[in-house]
Amino acid sequence: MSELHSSLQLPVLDLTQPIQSSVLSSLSQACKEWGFFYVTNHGISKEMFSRIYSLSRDVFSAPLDSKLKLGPFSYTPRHIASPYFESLVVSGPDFSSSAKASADVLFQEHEKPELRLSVLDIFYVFSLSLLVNPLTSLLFSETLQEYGDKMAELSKRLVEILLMMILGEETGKRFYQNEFSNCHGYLRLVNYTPPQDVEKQEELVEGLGMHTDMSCITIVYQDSVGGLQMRSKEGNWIDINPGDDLLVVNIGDLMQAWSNGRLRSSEHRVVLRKLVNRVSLGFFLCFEDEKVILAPQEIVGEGNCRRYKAFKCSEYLKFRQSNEVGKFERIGYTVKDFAGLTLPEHDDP
Ligand SMILES: O=C(O)CCC(=O)C(=O)O
Ligand SMILES: [Fe+2]
Repeated sequence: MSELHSSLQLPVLDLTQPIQSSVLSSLSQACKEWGFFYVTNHGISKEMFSRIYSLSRDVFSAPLDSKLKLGPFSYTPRHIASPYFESLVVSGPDFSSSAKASADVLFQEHEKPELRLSVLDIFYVFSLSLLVNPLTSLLFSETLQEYGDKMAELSKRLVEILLMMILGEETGKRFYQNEFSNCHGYLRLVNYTPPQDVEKQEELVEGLGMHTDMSCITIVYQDSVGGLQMRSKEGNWIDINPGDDLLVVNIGDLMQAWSNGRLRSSEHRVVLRKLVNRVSLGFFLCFEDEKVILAPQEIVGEGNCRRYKAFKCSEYLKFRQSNEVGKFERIGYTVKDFAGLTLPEHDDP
């Protein structure tokens, strides 16, 4: 595997512009080749991102004890995915109650009055905690609901565009209705803390190792620090740079299988090059658990080979999760290993 680093001009899908055929063709090329593109004018304000940024600081600065109380499905502590990665999952479609359940634990626990305080201090801290904590909790749950709703809407629009791109408008819409309308999404807020020792800082530090996403599509907001990289078919690491008002969209394993490999779910990772914390917020759009994923004949096309056998979505998630190493998604545990069919040699993409 080559470690060559380079940058790449990925297409930027502007949602305020009409989707012309030239746009669709560069999008189609990018999805086939890279599995990544950008979206702009997506309707999410800068103010919303800075609110999330500051709330995420509050969330992750809660004491470890409180964070661990959330349980492994919500909170992933450092040293699981990597020594520098911790994350909080907020599940949809009721993002606000999922966020509130976590925030109530995180924000209440660490501002309790200490025993050595005077009665007046206790009264002051207590009234402050009644006032401040529920407010932080409320702001967190409302912000994440608003963001989650926007992401759900945006992901729906993007899937419609992708289906239109590979199937044409009418067939694309029909498949969206029949196959994607029960999709659901969840959010993952990630805090990367770079290593403090100088020796480590001189090496290439992976904040999150190489993996593919188990989603249909993923929409990522990354702050200005950068460090997200995707792996090309040739094995080169390519920077996916942050940009003003840009969200990153990448194709996940479920969509790769459903599209018979026409949309690529590529390996990616996060490297930490700077001595500052990095925050990202991913939205993962997934099929419902019971969904049987099988590329429609319209996508496979006459005379072409089917690349994946039919599989139940939950079975694939179980396959990935039951594998300790594969959990945080090291390579060798992707949908190709799970459901890929052996193809004639010349037919491999
Ligand atoms: O932090 C990022 O920019 C991307 C994280 C990611 O790839 C993931 O959570 O699946
Ligand atoms: Fe990812």
